[in-house]
Amino acid sequence: MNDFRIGHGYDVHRFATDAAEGMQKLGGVNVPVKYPLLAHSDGDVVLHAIADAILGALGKGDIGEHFPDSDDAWAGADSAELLRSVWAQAKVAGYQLGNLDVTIVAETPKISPHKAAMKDVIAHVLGADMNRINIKATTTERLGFVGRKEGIGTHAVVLLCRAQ
Ligand SMILES: Nc1ccn([C@@H]2O[C@H](COP(=O)(O)O)[C@@H](O)[C@H]2O)c(=O)n1
Ligand SMILES: C[C@@]1(CO)OP(=O)(O)OP(=O)(O)OC[C@H]1O
Repeated sequence: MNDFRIGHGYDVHRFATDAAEGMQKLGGVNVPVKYPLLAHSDGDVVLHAIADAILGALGKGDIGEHFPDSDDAWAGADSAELLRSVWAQAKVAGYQLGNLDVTIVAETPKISPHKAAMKDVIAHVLGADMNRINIKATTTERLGFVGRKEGIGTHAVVLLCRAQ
């Protein structure tokens, strides 16, 4: 008999429109952007949503509880390290990744050229096969805050399983 746990994560970060063009970590990958994302950490909205989905599946709250943005320890933090720390909790509890499905909601930047690299990083952090991870991207057809290029959102759904 297997024990299955499902979790959903959602995160949004706004573009720092007063900052210079440069690189933004998304899904653990450096992606060229017109504006970086405003955040306490490196602002990797994709990895934050994944971490929240895993915490949801484990019934362990959200990343803000584990890595408060009032704590200088997480200022400029590498979100891959935050995800690694969250995943360690899943491993200790005996869970493996069933599958992970991610939807990045962004008018810009174009995500498709970076999907394979993102999957590679995420699979590595989660110690999982790449075929258990899917990354999608969509615009909002110029509607809403994403459509106005004010920020990026990401949804993540995860299934964890362990033998009982
Ligand atoms: N930031 C994005 C947004 C979308 N894509 C890719 O384009 C396809 C079409 O997007 P729609 O919003 O018109 O559905 C989408 O399926 C993605 O493959 C992207 O790479 N980056
Ligand atoms: C990642 C953390 C780290 O302090 O801060 P931010 O990078 O601001 O990201 P957010 O998703 O707003 O909050 C979660 C925090 O844990």
